[in-house]
Amino acid sequence: MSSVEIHQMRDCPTSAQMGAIETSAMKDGVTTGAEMMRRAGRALARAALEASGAGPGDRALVLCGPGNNGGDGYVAASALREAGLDVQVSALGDPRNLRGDAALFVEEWGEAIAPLDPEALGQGPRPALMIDAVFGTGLSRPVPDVLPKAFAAIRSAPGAGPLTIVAADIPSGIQSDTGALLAPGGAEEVLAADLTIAFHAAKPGHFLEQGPALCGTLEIASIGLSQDDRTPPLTEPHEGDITRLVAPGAAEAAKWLAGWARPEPGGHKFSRGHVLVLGGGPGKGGAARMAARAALRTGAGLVTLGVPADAITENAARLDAIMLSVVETADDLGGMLEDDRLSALVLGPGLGIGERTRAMVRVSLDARRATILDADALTSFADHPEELFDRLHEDAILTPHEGEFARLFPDLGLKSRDMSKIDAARRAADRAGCVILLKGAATIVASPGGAASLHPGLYERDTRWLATAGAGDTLCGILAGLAAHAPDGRLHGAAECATSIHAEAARSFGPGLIAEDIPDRIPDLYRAHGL
Ligand SMILES: NC(=O)C1=CN([C@@H]2O[C@H](COP(=O)(O)OP(=O)(O)OC[C@H]3O[C@@H](n4cnc5c(N)ncnc54)[C@H](OP(=O)(O)O)[C@@H]3O)[C@@H](O)[C@H]2O)[C@@H](O)CC1
Ligand SMILES: [K+]
Repeated sequence: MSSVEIHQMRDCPTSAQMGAIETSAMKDGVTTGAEMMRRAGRALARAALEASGAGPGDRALVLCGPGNNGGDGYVAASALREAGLDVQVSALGDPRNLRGDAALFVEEWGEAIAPLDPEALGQGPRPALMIDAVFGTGLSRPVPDVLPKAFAAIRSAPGAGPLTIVAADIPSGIQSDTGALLAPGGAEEVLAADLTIAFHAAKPGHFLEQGPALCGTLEIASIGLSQDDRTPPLTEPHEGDITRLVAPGAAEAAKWLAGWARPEPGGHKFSRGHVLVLGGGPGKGGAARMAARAALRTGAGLVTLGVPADAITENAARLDAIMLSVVETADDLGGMLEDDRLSALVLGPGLGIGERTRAMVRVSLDARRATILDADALTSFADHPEELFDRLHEDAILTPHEGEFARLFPDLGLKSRDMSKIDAARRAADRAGCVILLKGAATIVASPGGAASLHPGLYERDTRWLATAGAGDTLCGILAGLAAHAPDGRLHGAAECATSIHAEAARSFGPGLIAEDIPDRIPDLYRAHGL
């Protein structure tokens, strides 16, 4: 079995869920608030020393806020002092107003605490490291102007050597549930950290919207309540409203992948499923061909491309193992679907926008196969999304990018939503009555009823090379290849697995990736996972 692992599920808690996890751990006597804060602050100090290379005699600045995030900062300040650094603390708000555990650590710090004054901070000398412990999961409104001003002043203060900024839990200004930056315009650059130490678990805001741009490197520190030390997970897989973080790294990875992709012993090609990809007219076939190739590579036993008669010659010249059929109209498609061995359908890549596509989508959905709707199949319903929603069912899945998503769900699109991308996908899944795979650097899979998972194509799983024409078409194909033999009602899991395969295939290619490369990386990936 490979040491490279493809799939892991962990909770990605909202700020309310994080509060509940902490409260329940304290109630059960697993830990105390002070113990968690001590661990958090010490982890911060350790990481900051390592990242900055600072040592005894170097200057450190700790910015502390008015809540428990500030409490972490006071612990870190004491720990840095213990390590021999010359530490200065600057606070937003009056530290005498701090209550509970944070107040305890203010007392333990016991030295001067300066107010957060940009002018004074700008006089330097610039520190070697700075800890941002102003706001964490409790940020509830835009940060006061003084905060970005103080960051800007510190950055440009006179001093030798570089400044390393380490954020406690999440960079101050990033809303931890949504990733939105709640700060005046232009604050993005000054508030960015070099390293973020998230406590207990990564939060949605580390992956969404402006979050990734401000976090720098992301590391997770245990504070004594995690699954791997003392408490069991508080949630069941796919419980409503819990977001699961699906990322490479877990030991069950190969087993999980094998469950979806490995052929049954003694099986035949039909037992591995038959995928039908519908394509458009002449000169428009590339997207559907890439989806078809990805489906075959992923593990469908047979793949057929259905195209209008005038596109047959072009496609025949390009295809061998993939079969070709004339599908001119929705009636032709209905005829093909009388063969109930056709187990998964892909409609969208290169299909064309308009009535032909709408009619094909209707026939496909009425046939109740695993049906993947993407690209043109979604955009064809932009004017009347209800017509699509009325027909969708639990064996269908929509795979929009943000633009297509906004066309179908205008009130939930990036520009108009007042909730996280995760909640927007959940809301959309409820409205549509099927699984939604909302693509992006962080891809969300959401099911009706609240189950949601987030696949982070960020940080150590960076998938930036996937932002290339046709990559989405190959994701549809991979999903079809899995869905073709997925047990009923398992499309959420198939979508998670497809997203992981797609991302890992792309990552294994790396720089210069084009969409055609993706399907052909899958065999190596499978082999590496012991399939
Ligand atoms: N036991 C635990 O819970 C542990 C928690 N831990 C740490 O605590 C963090 C969560 O702590 P938290 O809940 O106290 O929230 P935090 O982010 O410090 O901010 C809240 C304060 O800021 C204020 N405020 C908010 N927005 C504002 C604005 N725009 N402008 C001005 N003020 C604003 C807000 O005021 P209010 O909204 O109540 O008026 C309140 O005073 C978490 O991220 C982790 O680092 C760890 O130590 C492990 C143990
Ligand atoms: K912070």
